[in-house]
Amino acid sequence: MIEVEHITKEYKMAKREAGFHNAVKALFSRKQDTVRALNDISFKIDDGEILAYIGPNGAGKSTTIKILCGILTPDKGNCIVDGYVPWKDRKSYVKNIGVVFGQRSQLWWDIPIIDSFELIKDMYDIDSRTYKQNVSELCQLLDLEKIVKTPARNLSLGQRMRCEIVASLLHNPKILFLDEPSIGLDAVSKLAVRDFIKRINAEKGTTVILTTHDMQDIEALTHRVMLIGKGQILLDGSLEELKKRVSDKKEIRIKHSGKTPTLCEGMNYLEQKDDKLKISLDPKMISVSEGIAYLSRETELIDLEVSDISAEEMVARLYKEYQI
Ligand SMILES: Nc1ncnc2c1ncn2[C@@H]1O[C@H](COP(=O)(O)OP(=O)(O)OP(=O)(O)O)[C@@H](O)[C@H]1O
Repeated sequence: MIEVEHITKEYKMAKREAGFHNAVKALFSRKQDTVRALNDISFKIDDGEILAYIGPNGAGKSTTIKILCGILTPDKGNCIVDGYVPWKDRKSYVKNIGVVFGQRSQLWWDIPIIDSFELIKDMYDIDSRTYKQNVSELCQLLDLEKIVKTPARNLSLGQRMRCEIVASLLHNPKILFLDEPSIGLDAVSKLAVRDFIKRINAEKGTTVILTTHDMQDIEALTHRVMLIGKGQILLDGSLEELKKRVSDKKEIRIKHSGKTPTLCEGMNYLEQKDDKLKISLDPKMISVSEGIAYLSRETELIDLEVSDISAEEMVARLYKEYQI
């Protein structure tokens, strides 16, 4: 269980104007700029949840993750993760967590990946049996067998990310923090990583907290989405709840070979391109089945697809609504 209560975090930076002269001046000045990265945030995460923590650039996602990992100490507020205060009991606490920062590496640059894994084994005091089992299982699942003897510096970003994920799980952590895990992954690797996250969550009950700008990650993985903007939690709920909040309208895409239909009440055109039409349907005015029956009377339908609004559109509208 993760409990965060009223956390506030500010960064202080020496105030300076652009230019060399001002940079030297700033060395002798005490003036500081303050950035409030987190402003009184509170939430709870239960064991076994997969949570997507989303928000625009600079919203405060990484700062939250760093506090939850014990890397940063907040200015105010409390945080208890599995009975630990992360920044106080860091040494024992890190045995419970695995962390992947898309932008930073936990692997040693110049040595083969497998040697980095061995070092992590020693650092976390992982017994040999668990280590062997995890290395073989995780490497197979993430297709690392051919690259484990290569040094990290010679790997592509996507290959390295897959190694980072394995490295973060060797000690069987209860909680996995993934900060932008999709950065640099190709389509096949993205799918492999998503499947893998779902699998460790289902099989081992690992709690997963994920920050991402990739909406497909959210659609594929998460039970719960938390939106942060300007250092404050703005929304917290299931993807469906959030989509409904933005719009409970359905989207109907059709391909037709007849005349372009005149729409009835409850339906509107979103896009019309030759024989392909995108229609919005308001279920409060007309049911989806009535809408489809109406369209099939009006024209010759070749193809039809009904969907909710996409996660991408939902997020874009939420960012606009909250002006973040
Ligand atoms: N070390 C730092 N020193 C000063 N300001 C910082 C520092 N780290 C973050 N900030 C500021 O704190 C705010 C929150 O940053 P944070 O990295 O938590 O955002 P984020 O939501 O993770 O953004 P992104 O999606 O771009 O990674 C931003 O305004 C950022 O400029």
